[in-house]
Amino acid sequence: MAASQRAPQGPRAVSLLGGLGSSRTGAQSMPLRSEKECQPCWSHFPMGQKKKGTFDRTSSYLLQQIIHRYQELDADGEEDRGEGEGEAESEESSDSEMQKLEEEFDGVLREEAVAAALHLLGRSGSGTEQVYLNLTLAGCDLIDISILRGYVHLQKLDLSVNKIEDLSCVSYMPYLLELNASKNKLTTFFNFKPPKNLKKVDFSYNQISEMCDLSAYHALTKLILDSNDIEEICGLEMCNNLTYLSLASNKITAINGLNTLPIKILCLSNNKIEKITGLEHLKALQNLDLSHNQISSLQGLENHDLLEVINLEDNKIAELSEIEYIENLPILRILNLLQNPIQEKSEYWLFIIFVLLRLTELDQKKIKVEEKVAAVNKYDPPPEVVAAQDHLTHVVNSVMQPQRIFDSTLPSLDAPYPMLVLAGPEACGKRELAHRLCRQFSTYFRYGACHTTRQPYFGEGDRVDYHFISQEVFDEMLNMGKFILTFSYGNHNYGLSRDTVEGIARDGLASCIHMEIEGVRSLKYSYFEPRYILVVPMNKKKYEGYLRRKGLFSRAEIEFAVSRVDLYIKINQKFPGYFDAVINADDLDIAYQKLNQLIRQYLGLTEETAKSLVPTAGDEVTRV
Ligand SMILES: Nc1ncnc2c1ncn2[C@@H]1O[C@H](COP(=O)(O)OP(=O)(O)OP(=O)(O)O)[C@@H](O)[C@H]1O
Repeated sequence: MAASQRAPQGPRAVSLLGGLGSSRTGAQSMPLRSEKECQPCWSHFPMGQKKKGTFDRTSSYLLQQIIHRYQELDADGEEDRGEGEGEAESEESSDSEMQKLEEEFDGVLREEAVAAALHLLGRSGSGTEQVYLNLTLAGCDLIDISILRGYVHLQKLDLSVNKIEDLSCVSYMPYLLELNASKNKLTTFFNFKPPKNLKKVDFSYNQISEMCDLSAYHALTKLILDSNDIEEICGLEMCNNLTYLSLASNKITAINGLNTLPIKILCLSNNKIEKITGLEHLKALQNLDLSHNQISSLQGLENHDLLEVINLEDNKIAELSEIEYIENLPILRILNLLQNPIQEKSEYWLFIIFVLLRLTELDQKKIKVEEKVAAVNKYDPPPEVVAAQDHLTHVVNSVMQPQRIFDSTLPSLDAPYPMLVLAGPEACGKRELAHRLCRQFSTYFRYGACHTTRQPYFGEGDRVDYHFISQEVFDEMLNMGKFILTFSYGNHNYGLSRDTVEGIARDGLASCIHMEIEGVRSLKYSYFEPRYILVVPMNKKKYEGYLRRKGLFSRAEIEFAVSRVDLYIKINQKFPGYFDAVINADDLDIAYQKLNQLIRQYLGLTEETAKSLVPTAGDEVTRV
């Protein structure tokens, strides 16, 4: 080991400090100073008169040389100069000294400079000595650093911004943990014997064109190779501790060679990558920068459960459907798609926010809560939003029509337009219950057939189950303010028309209608005051089986219908009284008994009277 890396022993070091500049004796015998003492001796330098430009562009190494030289000059000149005359002269002489040194400097690192740049005292690797652990020689115009072979105890070495081509001296630093050799003239890759615990290496801004086998560098955790000429990622297979890899601004065309490395941060910006491949096994990936490439698809990003940040700025992603590949990333928070054609899509902003609801930042802008609410209301509005919008539409449309007075025959003033609404998920049996009820209590109820744009199923009758109409007719009715409420389900429109309810009321009857929760919500905004009965299958498996056996619905439709069972149950639990009664629809006969009983209660009828209401063939409908 070079003597100069050893820590100074007590007062000796301090006493030798004054002689630093003049000591040109052998580097090995160069005494070391404490960390504080390693700072250049500014007190000897005429700081008030320094020329800013001159000093800022001067490398620290040269500066140190000048300081030392100045100290020499200062010492020599003190005797000769009188007071007051020295300052102008000293400025001139220091400038010319500096210029001279700049011209003279041969790029060879010498021991005095090393001594001045060593810092951080600590225990040597073997633990037996007190040594300097860190050496910073950034921006010193160095070419030849072979002298560093003697500094075996170094743990942190900063050689950035020099002109170094050869790093073989690192072979003699078995304890080195961090090496910064960025902004040099390296063309070779790791041309030294691997220090056992080398963890962080920065070789950015060099002229390296090839990566080679790094299997001896097991301890490597961070490798920065930005701004080189690398075309292929390779040689990292055995770097089992590598968590940070940056290869920005190279010539990489494909991502490979990363296998199952534990990389958390990967930067490959400014390359020539067209496809996201080779990331499948990077299960620890958290932050991915692929900006400024030529990527047109997000395929390859799925299944990265820890991915939090994706930067894809300035690529070629064009389609909104690409977002599907990242929609299931559970903790994705930050996404940058600036300068991609996808940004030009009219729905871009809200759509991305909706699909990736967990995002907190998109295109370098924080996402506001209001934007998330707007996105959900647009793409998956909750029933209350659907209902509110629906109600507003119909009120506006109806107000815009010539007003007329409804001449319905009302059963009583307290119950205008008496209505019974059976609510529940699709094909839960509510329609059948409604028909049965209207048949038995035909003197009280009539089935209120809604309008729909869907085609009739086998056995369904026009006006019996629905008024089957075209989309054009539906739209016209809507614009004419004919509907009390409308609802869109499975790409079809449904609507309850004012004339339907009015017509039934005019005959002195109550309408019995079935609908989904959105319809209920919309109706609740209106002046109608129906009784609402929730008809819901409690046994989801049985319900699902029933839907499947019906053979009318796709898998997705069945899943959707079944998923709404929970929605109904939740609303019923959360808002007691929202429905006037709840009927289990698992068994339709039992469900009907319950309904029958409820209706009798509502109408104040005994069981006997209710039975006698069941029409026999040829019976006329009894009016109330
Ligand atoms: N005007 C409306 N407002 C809200 N929902 C409606 C309206 N008309 C029909 N629906 C509901 O839309 C859903 C789809 O209707 P569809 O005719 O396909 O089902 P269905 O077989 O009649 O269902 P069910 O037998 O349970 O009544 C059903 O749950 C139905 O009750």
